[in-house]
Amino acid sequence: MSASRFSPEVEAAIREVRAEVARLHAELVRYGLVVWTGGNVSGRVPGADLFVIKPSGVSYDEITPENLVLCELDGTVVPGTPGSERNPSSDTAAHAYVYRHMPEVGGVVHTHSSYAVAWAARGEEIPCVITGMADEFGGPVPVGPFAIIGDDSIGRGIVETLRGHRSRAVLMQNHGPFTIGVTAKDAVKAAVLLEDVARSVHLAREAGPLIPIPQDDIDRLYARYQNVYGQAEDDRR
Ligand SMILES: O=C(CO)[C@@H](O)[C@@H](O)COP(=O)(O)O
Repeated sequence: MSASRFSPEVEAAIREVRAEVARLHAELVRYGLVVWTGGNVSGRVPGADLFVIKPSGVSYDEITPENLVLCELDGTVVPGTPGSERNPSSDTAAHAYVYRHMPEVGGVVHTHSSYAVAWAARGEEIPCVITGMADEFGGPVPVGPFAIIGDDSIGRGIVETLRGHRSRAVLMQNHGPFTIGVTAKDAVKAAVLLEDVARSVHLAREAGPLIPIPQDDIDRLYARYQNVYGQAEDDRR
């Protein structure tokens, strides 16, 4: 058996992230956020300059911890590791850019969820008109620049939009949502709740004028939700 290139602690962390990221891909299907092979999830490996990401074009029901792809933070595949024989997600460069420039981010998600994509197709941010948005996103969900896949453009657009912004979701213009989180599970939660608010606000606006929430109230709702809601052991505490 070849000697591992990683310490036992890093190897254990890689195994845990592989299992979690594989499980989370099924959540995108469960919540109706993707069709066919669209979308992807990645997770940073704690204590290492590594992340695990979906193999490109692989059906969600075929994703396993072993066929996920282990990458360096520059996006290169770690050779000789499980899944390294496959191409990583076509969004690997974007995920890698986020991990390099936002050290607090532990997970990145990309979906093509319909209502969020509809806002992205208009290049229109989702206004903060429901308390659920104030809770989860701390205000509007912003739009990122139009960027073609293939280099750091998408990743740079995500970072430049979200750095210093409360929202963990960005609507990349003409493309769709990317979300970030302190863990991959946190990023998937943001993707699920993003599609929920994108749909609710879309439906509300179709029926009549939207009523904005005063900024002071948004601030109070966000502070409560981030610091009081849920349990002390939740990811975002
Ligand atoms: O939207 C894009 C690329 O940005 C899709 O191709 C993407 O959702 C799925 O690509 P992968 O299967 O992850 O390579």
